[in-house]
Amino acid sequence: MVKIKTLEFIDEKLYLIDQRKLPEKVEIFLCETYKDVDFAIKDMVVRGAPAIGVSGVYGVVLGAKEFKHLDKETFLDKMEVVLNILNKSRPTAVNLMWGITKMKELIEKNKEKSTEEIYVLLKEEGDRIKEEDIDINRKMARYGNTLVPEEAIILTHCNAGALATVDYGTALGVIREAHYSNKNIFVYADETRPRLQGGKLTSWELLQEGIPSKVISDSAAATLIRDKKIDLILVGADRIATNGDTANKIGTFMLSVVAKTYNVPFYIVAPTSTIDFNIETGKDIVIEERNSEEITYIEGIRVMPEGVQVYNPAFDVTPEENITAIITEKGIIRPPFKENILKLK
Ligand SMILES: CSC[C@@H](O)[C@@H](O)C(=O)COP(=O)(O)O
Repeated sequence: MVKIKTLEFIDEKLYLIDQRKLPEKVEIFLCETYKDVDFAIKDMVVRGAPAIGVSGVYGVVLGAKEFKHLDKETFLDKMEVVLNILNKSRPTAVNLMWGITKMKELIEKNKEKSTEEIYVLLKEEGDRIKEEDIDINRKMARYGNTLVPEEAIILTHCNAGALATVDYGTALGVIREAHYSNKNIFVYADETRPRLQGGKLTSWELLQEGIPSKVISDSAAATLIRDKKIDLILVGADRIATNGDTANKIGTFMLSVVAKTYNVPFYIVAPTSTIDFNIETGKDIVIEERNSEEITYIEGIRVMPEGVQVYNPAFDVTPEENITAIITEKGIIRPPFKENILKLK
């Protein structure tokens, strides 16, 4: 079963698998301060919406550890800074803001208590959110598996696996569940340019567990879909608007267009913490733009001419009309999305 520990909080330290080094090396990145966590999220030591959310939460715990010896007023001021910094470490995955808001509310509710007591409460909340994430992934996997035929070829994009969560995964959680319930499945994993989360991370997870799979270049997906070689598509999400528009890794939108053209079911797998109830449509989702080196370099080697101009959005928005259903821990949400998503609030 799943052997990958994406993150662990032990002895007041956050241990992350360094996803920048995979699959060549399995190294641990140690976070002893909230600034380490801010760096780890920004630099994608840890990535994937739910994993970022839980790491951010533990970042707040580390902030409280650092400042709990201060007087209450200074502690609360410092925590405000910690919350703001972590909240901004990456902009698109709303799970981060969801987690930080939970910690902020907890501090607010308990601000009359001692700094030590607040620290303990934050730590307990962090542990609870971490455990809950595993439980949520298992629930989504079970719901999602009801949509997977006994024999199926599945296409996935980016990494929505154990590495993108605390354990098991969202889209890859459904794939695991189907595999372990003895369904005869085969997975195509888009390599996912420019950072290759599919080629490096999804393939690594699938190989470790012996789930039959092949990596394809992103541009091969359309041909497979047209040629009826794909039965369903499962992807994760970084932010879902209340009308169902969904931000996910760049390239997801393109897949959804092809899937719609050829009537292939296109499923989003995401916890309800990925729904942003404050926004109505995908137009309000902030899309992270990352540095040009992610495109112009491959493994430290420049592959494009010096001085080339680059546009590098890390996510795109799939319009709700291209989505067949959204699989959450509370059940499978189908159109009309707006009506059905609001019921989850
Ligand atoms: C469960 S993960 C869903 C998404 O977070 C995932 O598909 C994705 O887009 C991750 O992007 P990343 O930039 O690697 O953090």
